[in-house]
Amino acid sequence: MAHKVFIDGEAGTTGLQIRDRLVGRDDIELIQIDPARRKDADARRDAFASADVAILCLPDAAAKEAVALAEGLPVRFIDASTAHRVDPNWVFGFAELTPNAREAIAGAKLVSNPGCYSTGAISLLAPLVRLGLIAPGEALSINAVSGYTGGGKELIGEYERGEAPPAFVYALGQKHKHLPEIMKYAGLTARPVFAPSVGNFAQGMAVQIPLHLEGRGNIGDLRKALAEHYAGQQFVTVVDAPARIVPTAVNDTNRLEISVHGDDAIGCAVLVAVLDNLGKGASGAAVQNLNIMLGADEAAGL
Ligand SMILES: NC(=O)C1=CN([C@@H]2O[C@H](COP(=O)(O)OP(=O)(O)OC[C@H]3O[C@@H](n4cnc5c(N)ncnc54)[C@H](OP(=O)(O)O)[C@@H]3O)[C@@H](O)[C@H]2O)C=CC1
Ligand SMILES: CC(=O)N[C@@H](CCC(=O)OP(=O)(O)O)C(=O)O
Repeated sequence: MAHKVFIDGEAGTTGLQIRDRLVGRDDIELIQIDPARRKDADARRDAFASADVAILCLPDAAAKEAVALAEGLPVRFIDASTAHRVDPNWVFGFAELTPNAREAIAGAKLVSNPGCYSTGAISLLAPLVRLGLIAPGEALSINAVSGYTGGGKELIGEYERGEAPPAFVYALGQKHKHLPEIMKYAGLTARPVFAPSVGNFAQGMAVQIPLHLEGRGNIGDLRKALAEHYAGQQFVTVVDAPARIVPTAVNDTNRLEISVHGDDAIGCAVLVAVLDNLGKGASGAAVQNLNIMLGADEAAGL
């Protein structure tokens, strides 16, 4: 029998992309509500009551409200918003992060989907912190560039109407919503300095972490540590360092590509992760988590 899945926020940027990845699958039946009632609490509660899994593609407040509406129902949740990512009652849905992550996701009722920048930053930091190549209290910085779909419907509208600048740097006040989850799942005790930016392209993302090599070996050691951590993973791979980092390089896939750059003699390195903010950074990861929760082929629809 097909699993019943309800995408709450189906008409939004993330919701639409999840829907595209699920339509046509014969193991999944999508539950839909009348678009005119998409914010109606009764209609949404009925949908939660019929669903095996609900995927929340909503602003944080609406995601919290959705969980409250479904109180007492057996429905399982995948939340694409930031609302529950550091909540200890929720399993962080990053399958490649630890050896037992898949088992935890498979058995969970509540799964939070990592943020897009967080996916890139955590993928680079967590294995190296665990191996002691980066100290938890180290002063780190994270630089990133995202396509404008990361800003949801509002920012997309600005770009599509030609009202937005070719690129901008933002959130330099150091309160970006991804910092708590980056710290928690990378295992950091010191808050990194984060400088994200947006460019005039729809999808794609590059996350960069500059490091001094002193005390942690050479570029090859860092690359080897990351390659060993992600050995055998289908969606997260360590690749040879390209001369140019192209944020759109893995668009429309669920892949995340890691590369390690720098120079041993100079003593400086840059760790880089490239992903599609709407792929492994959102909708692709949500579908991967759904597949794991349902016991389906992890790559189905991806
Ligand atoms: N875009 C991205 O790259 C990523 C986004 N996310 C997260 O996913 C979530 C959705 O983001 P995104 O798709 O970009 O946002 P969008 O603004 O594109 O879409 C949000 C959708 O939710 C609907 N909605 C808003 N409030 C309610 C409500 N109370 N009940 C039901 N539906 C509601 C909106 O409807 P309406 O338009 O009518 O208001 C809209 O269709 C956010 O939490 C975001 O942080 C996560 C990772 C990456
Ligand atoms: C370009 C842009 O605005 N990006 C968003 C992050 C993308 C997103 O929606 O983040 P979540 O994964 O946490 O939902 C931001 O910086 O707030």
